[in-house]
Amino acid sequence: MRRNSALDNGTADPRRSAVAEEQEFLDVATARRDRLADHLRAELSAEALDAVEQARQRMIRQQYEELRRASEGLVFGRLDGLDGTVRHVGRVGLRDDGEDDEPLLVDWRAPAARPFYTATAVDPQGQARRRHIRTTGSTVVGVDDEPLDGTMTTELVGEGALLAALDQRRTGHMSTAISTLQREQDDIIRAEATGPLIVQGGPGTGKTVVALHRVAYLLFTHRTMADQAVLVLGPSPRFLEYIAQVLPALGETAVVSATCDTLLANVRVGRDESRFVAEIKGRALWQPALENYVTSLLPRPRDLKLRWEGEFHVIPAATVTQALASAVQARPYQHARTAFAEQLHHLLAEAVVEQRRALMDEMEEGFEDILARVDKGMQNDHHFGSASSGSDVDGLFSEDEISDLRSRIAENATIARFIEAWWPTLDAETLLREFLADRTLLARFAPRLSPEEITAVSAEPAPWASSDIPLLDALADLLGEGEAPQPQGEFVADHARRQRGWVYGHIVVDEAQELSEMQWQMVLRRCPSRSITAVGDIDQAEAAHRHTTWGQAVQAVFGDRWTAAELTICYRTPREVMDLTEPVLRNAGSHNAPPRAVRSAGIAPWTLTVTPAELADTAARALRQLRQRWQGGMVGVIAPADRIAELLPVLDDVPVLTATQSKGLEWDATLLIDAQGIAAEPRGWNGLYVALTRCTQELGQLVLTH
Ligand SMILES: Nc1ncnc2c1ncn2[C@@H]1O[C@H](COP(=O)(O)OP(=O)(O)OP(=O)(O)O)[C@@H](O)[C@H]1O
Repeated sequence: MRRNSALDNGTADPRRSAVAEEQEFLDVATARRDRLADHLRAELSAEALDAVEQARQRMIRQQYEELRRASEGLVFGRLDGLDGTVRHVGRVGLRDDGEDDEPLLVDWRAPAARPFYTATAVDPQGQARRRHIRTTGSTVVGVDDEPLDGTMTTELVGEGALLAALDQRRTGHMSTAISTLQREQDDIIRAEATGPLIVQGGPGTGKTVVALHRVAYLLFTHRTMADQAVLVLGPSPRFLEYIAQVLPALGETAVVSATCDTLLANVRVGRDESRFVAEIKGRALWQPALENYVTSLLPRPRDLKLRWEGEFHVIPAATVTQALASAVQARPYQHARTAFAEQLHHLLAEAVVEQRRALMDEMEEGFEDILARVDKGMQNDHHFGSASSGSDVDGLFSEDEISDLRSRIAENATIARFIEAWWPTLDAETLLREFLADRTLLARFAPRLSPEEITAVSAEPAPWASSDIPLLDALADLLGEGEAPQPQGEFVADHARRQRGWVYGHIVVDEAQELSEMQWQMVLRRCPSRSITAVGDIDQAEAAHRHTTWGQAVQAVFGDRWTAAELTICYRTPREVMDLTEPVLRNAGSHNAPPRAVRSAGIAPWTLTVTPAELADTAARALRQLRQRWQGGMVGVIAPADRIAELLPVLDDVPVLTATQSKGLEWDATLLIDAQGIAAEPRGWNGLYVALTRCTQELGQLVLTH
């Protein structure tokens, strides 16, 4: 923090001098960043000889990467305090060379940066002015000043910078928004992460922006979260690709991104499925059904007769019952099996020792009998002295011998086969296939399913569908599959990605309205602490489940213990287009109003009416024109699922997607084909709401005459 030298300095062109002043500051900050980066790089060249040094090197590499990536927009903001102090805000925090406690540049995630996003004229938080600094590479190209004294009132923070960002051509990849985050977004980004937070927001309100910046904020604020990694769940691989650059650009690497379909490292979805079956398999009832099914597979206690070195040994049913009960205690099937096997090895060793002891006792008795007779004879013929009266055959097995016996039992293949026959190891994929195909099992363990639903589920073909993944996950968890050790030097995110049972420090779910109850279970299983942020729009829900409120969607996993937040302003879609969405939302059965659009593009949405025969040619022509108008940007086409095949060959080089596939994506212009056809699809009005709201500038529609 420094004293203010720029405010009211009386120069002829204050704006130009402000640019020059900020350029000077940017040069200083850039030089400092470069020096720090060089220093860290030099440290990285040293060889790491032990685990401690390797961990330190990983930390340094992370810091180095963060600094290296922070070239674009290194400094983007400035706060001038009422007390005359100046604080610059940037992508990373930087300290001066000296030991000064005040940072040269405040990290955007630090508490000191907060007023940059939230100070208002009503609540200036000690600030006199907020300045947005616009840069291109290492050059300052402009500043936007916002006095916080009430002379300028706008609901937006840094309106000029925000509108400039929103007006930019789309690149097909989401970018960071740290310099223009808005108040309601910042509140959510910095909210406590101690329980589930569910953020409802209409299209374009910045839910994805908030979710990703929240990850960066949490990892910065809670450093230990990086040890467990953060999971980001998105609706499709295309969406994950769209957001892929945001977190690395924010310096975060301890993040795993996936869809619900790709969460299990070794399982792939191999087919589409009907909505009817998808809805059934998404219901919460499968969790208890699978739990009860796995419990039914536990072995029943009985006398266990085992053979060891030619002798039979019986472990009585009562002992087996006890061993079973202590092995099973809240453990998954496979772990209980391992615990029981260990106990059985122990019990068998005891039985062997016991039997030997009994045998030796018998032999000893017999031996003493013989000795007594021999003694008697000797007394008669006086050949031996009386010192050798009796023998003590004690200490039959030493501790070491018993332990060796146990090891031999544990390694013995016949014993292992015996246990396997009585308590088989199970594989989740095989077991689920058998379970789902067996009507009797389904009726017994999922009694709430109707006969018609059971028939539909049991008739599904073999490859896994999307709705099978959460069932497989639940089953694998109940069985307790083996854990993969973390190889030395492997990054935590890579390890977490491979390991089914990994527990994350935080989970972010985007397009959360699409998750079925069983998919929510999958999320909870990976984050029992419930440090979860879910963002979504219940009005955009298209999945097969029947939820129309967040309460219904998460009741089965969180009950009533979750916090709600809301985003209300639409940044993406221009006013002209948002005006079309109200009736669509009503037809979707929603009682909500569409979010308020923050800007107008000045381009009226247009429609062309075409016959089905003209469709392909007209679409190709319309697309050409749009692409010409939005050169350097992106155009996307959205059409009903049954029209995609016909359109693909004539529409090159652009995404041609269904409404569902377009979720979360955006372009400068959208060519929307056959809105009625989209509305006629299952949950089609919700789909149309999604489709209409993908453009940042222009919407063109081809309406079909049927
Ligand atoms: N504060 C901001 N500064 C700059 N751009 C922003 C800001 N908030 C949102 N945006 C931009 O608005 C667009 C929409 O944001 P985002 O995709 O996060 O919205 P969303 O609520 O997830 O939308 P949808 O639900 O329709 O997919 C994006 O281009 C995003 O970069």
